[in-house]
Amino acid sequence: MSETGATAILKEEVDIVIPTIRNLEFLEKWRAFFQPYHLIIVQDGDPSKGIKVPEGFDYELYNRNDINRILGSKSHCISFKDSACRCFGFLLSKKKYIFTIDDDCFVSITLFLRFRHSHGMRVRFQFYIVSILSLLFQVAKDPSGKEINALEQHLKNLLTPSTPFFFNTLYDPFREGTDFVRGYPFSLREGVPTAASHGLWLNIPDYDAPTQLVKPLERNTRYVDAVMTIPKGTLFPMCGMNLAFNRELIGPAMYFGLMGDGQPIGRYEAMWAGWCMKVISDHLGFGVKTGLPYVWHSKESNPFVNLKKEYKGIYWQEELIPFFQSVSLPKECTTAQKCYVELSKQVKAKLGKVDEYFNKLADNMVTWIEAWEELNPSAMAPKSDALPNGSAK
Ligand SMILES: O=c1ccn([C@@H]2O[C@H](COP(=O)(O)OP(=O)(O)O[C@H]3O[C@@H](CO)[C@H](O)[C@H]3O)[C@@H](O)[C@H]2O)c(=O)[nH]1
Ligand SMILES: [Mn+2]
Repeated sequence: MSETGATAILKEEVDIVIPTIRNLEFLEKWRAFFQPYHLIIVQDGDPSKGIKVPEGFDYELYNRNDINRILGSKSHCISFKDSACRCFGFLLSKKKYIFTIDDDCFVSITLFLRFRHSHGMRVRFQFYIVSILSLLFQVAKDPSGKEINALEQHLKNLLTPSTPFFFNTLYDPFREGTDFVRGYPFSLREGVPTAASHGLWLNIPDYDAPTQLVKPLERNTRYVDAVMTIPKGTLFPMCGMNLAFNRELIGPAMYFGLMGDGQPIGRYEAMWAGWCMKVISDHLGFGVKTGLPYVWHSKESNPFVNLKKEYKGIYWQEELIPFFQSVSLPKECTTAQKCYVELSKQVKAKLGKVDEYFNKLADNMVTWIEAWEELNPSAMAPKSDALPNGSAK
């Protein structure tokens, strides 16, 4: 039980991974929820720069020198000068669950957003109240008086099954106060293991640079009280700023690729990982959820800088999406590692002609798995009771 009485569920089975180029005062706003948990901080950029971590947290801090020392000749697979470096923390962790969050994300404020719905106050005026409060306090209580705990919501999402094969129109049937609707096949109501929980953001939405440029003042004030499973066979643009996953089921697929310094692309790290993770989850019979929890995303990054990082991704993705939609993995691929190595072969065969970058990326996907197996020797056996599609029971 933390100081505020918040329960720290599964605290021995969770690592919180934070990529950073800043001091970590933001942790003060999360102290009530994060203090019982172990943090893995991945410091990007200049390793000689000191990073201040508030007192009282249990953490490991790794900079680029540590990455080079620990991974040796494999360290080239970890990006430099891009939030993609966070996946080094996924590699090092020995825990079952990972929650990764950016250092400009705070506890979301839903009290006034729900108030707005019930009292019809003018949206814009409401949002200014919420913005001022969020800047002042950053911690909110929902109408039931409980503080909003994003990590707890992610763990609830991961601990309850997903329903990728048939859409439930009341959304997540495993949440309190809801269920499967009439007509939902009983043969599918057991659901499947949940591999990932994708949270969302109030205030600054995760828009690409062109959208940021044409809508510079747009803020997300819409708090949708829903968690839903992304249907099997459907891809989605994963964002890494408020994300949790089951490391034993899908960790090896959570490689955030080659981004940032020395690379032709940036800010596509989580999307790349999300596409790989989703096709592998579909193949292994796992589910992926999106929706609650929200975090309050506070920093607007520079759209012109972002455009320079993103522009190749904006046209490459028109070829990447059809590739991922056509991916088929053989039934011998019974673990995330095996799926990922097979996927790297298909990336090289089919995307190498889009740009030489994808040949390099495919090679680094293999290096990532080699590093994963070197640092996680016990991770070789299949972790799921899910059988690949078409396998005999
Ligand atoms: O070179 C870098 C830059 C940043 N970081 C750390 O990564 C996260 C995100 O950084 P920031 O909030 O400044 O960037 P955004 O444009 O808001 O978000 C982008 O990052 C990804 C989401 O995680 C996605 O590409 C965009 O949404 C912070 O913790 C920075 O400290 C870094 O490690 N290295
Ligand atoms: Mn940010």
